[in-house]
Amino acid sequence: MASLWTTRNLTMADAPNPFQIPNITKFKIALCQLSVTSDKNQNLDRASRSIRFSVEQGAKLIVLPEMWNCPYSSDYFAKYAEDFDNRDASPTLSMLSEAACCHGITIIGGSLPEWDHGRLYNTCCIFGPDGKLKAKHRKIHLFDIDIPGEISFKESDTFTAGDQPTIVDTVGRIGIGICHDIRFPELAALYRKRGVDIICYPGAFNMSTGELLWELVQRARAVDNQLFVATCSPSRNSTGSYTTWGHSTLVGPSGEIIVTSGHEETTVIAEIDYSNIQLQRKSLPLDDQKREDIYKVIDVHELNP
Ligand SMILES: NC(=O)CCC(=O)C(=O)O
Repeated sequence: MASLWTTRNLTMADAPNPFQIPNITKFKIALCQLSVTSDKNQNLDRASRSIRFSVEQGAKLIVLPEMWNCPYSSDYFAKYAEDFDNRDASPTLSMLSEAACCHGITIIGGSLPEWDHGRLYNTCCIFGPDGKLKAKHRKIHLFDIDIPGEISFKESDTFTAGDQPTIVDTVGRIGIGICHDIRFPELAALYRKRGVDIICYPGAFNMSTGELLWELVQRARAVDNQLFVATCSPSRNSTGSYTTWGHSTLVGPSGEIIVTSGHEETTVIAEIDYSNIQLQRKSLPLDDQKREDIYKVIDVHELNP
């Protein structure tokens, strides 16, 4: 079947398409926590099987992990990268487009290394139920970390940072972030202001920060903004240079964990009910209680000119 993906970067104001599901409130989401190897074809097969399984379980929205077609390592990103504008050179996008179209579902395609005019990006592609590329999100906050004796990683050595938030309208209004993007509450607050129902963060937290922070930041983004947060990680593989934490999770609008996984390969299915967002906001109207008048950060020079 011919792929239906387009190359236009549709981020904020995508027009509704005929496949948009109107006023959907309840549906199933799947988080495909995939095992990632250095064999790209095998990674694609695994993802394809997990998507099919999710569809059989009734999922309408499917989330894949950060860097699922490629090991999470600076040595691999360029080798595994695909040029999204060249259909023949992008087997991963073709597979995602066909899967979305065949099954009539929305796929938040995790993230992949993307080549564009000599630059590499860590990019999430979102396909609608018609198989078209609705948007792509390039990771905005690159992950640079150096904890001596524990972990040292510098995404900015290989990737260029994206510079746009990404919202798509399919099964509700969805905001996208990639892994380290979750640490920045400003991005989630912006999505909240723009009416997002769920923020999906494909991610690959590590063993040093994962235990303490992975769940904490997901619940914080959800509870601060009274919306759903979904994360999807690769499963743990201790043989590579970077060991991922795993634990793909869905959090509800009051900060409650609806479902979570361990670190092994698995497909997590859960039901989302968007009416819980309104319930939560009605019983605790944080937006009305906000005091924007006193939050302005005042530069010390304004106080002491
Ligand atoms: N891939 C990433 O962005 C990892 C982010 C992470 O582990 C963190 O602590 O932040």
